[in-house]
Amino acid sequence: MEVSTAMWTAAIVGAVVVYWFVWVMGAAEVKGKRAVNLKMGSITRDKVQDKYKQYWSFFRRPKEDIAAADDDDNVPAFVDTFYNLVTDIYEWGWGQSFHFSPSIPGRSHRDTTRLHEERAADLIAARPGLRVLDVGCGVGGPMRAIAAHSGAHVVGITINEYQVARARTHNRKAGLDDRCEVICGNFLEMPFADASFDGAYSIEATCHAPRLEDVYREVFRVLKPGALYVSYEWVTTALYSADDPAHVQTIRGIEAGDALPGLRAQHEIAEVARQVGFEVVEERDLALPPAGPWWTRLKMGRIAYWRNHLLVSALTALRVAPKGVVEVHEMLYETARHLSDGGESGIFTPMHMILCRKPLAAPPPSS
Ligand SMILES: C=C(CC[C@@H](C)[C@H]1CC[C@H]2C3=CC[C@H]4[C@H](C)[C@@H](O)CC[C@]4(C)[C@H]3CC[C@]12C)C(C)C
Ligand SMILES: C[S@@+](CC[C@H](N)C(=O)[O-])C[C@H]1O[C@@H](n2cnc3c(N)ncnc32)[C@H](O)[C@@H]1O
Repeated sequence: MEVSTAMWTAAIVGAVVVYWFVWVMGAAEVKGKRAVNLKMGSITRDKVQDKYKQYWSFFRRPKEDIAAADDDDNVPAFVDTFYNLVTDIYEWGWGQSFHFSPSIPGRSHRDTTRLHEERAADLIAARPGLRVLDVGCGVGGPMRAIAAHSGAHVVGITINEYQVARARTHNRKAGLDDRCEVICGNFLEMPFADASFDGAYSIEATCHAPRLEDVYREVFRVLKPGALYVSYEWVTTALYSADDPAHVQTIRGIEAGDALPGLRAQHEIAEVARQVGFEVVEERDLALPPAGPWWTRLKMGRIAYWRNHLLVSALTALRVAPKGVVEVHEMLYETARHLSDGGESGIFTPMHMILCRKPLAAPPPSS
């Protein structure tokens, strides 16, 4: 073969490999985000690395230190920074629903995600004509599934401006923007009138609140008497022991890599719901058998993580992705390891379900 032919062949094969690696293998889990489009929310390119460092020095501290430094009030701002850093990576590597779901043999991740969301809608009896609140809505994967499944009108709230824009774009593309609304705001002080919703749900979002009672009290306030609220909570289970260094390391790893000011114990959730005035209708860990393990999706992705790491490194070197993306991606990789350790050992669940009702004649909540 002539040298020029060999060079052309090598160039064409190289181009095909790069195309396959970046655009085919690196394609978004649910179409919409590709590695070449990774932005870091509303953070400008030159600030990504600094913002990541600020985030990390805030959340790598245990909850006692966050509280002792009187930093609880700063949590929402750092949670906002976190979602600027991770939203595109989540969409690219996971899809538009930022939560876990029990695995079901023979069903795809997309199916099990949707079923987990529809279960929330069914539990609060969402139906056409009702106005339902999504507390911590992300880019709106659950909101669209729930509006489509139940026919209800869904209003989502998220602290992160970039997620609002993503969610609105997705809603429009899905043809659901007449039934799905997205508001930027803090769920600890919601910009909604008292008794203005017929139902509410939160999926893996209230764990970001420094005090759970603050968000539950707000949900209670905006619900009409008799309305239902369901939440999927991230908690430590009864198997967790604070005296076991391996347990502590796993839970600290989950908190630091997921912008959590401190995980709560499973048994505390109902207590908080009652404290703000709710009746607890049902409480159950949806991860327990017969549910299939939620963490297998994380474990099965080892090759994908390696591919993604190479991709973000290459894109950063080529200056397509901003500096700092590799560090954020590494942090998520570590977090995934802690999450699957937590799931496998049974000391942690991301789907402790609590279903509450606001009583028809509400007694004054205790403060
Ligand atoms: C509820 C929350 C988020 C839960 C999950 C949606 C995310 C938790 C950890 C995330 C990920 C970890 C590894 C990433 C991987 C290294 C990358 O290549 C592709 C994306 C990941 C799989 C990413 C996806 C989302 C998570 C599973 C918290 C924040 C309360
Ligand atoms: C892990 S995501 C889950 C999103 C969505 N429920 C889903 O399952 O796709 C957590 C969400 O909670 C939101 N959040 C966290 N703290 C918040 C706060 N104080 N006020 C409003 N939203 C908040 C984040 O912005 C993010 O949208």
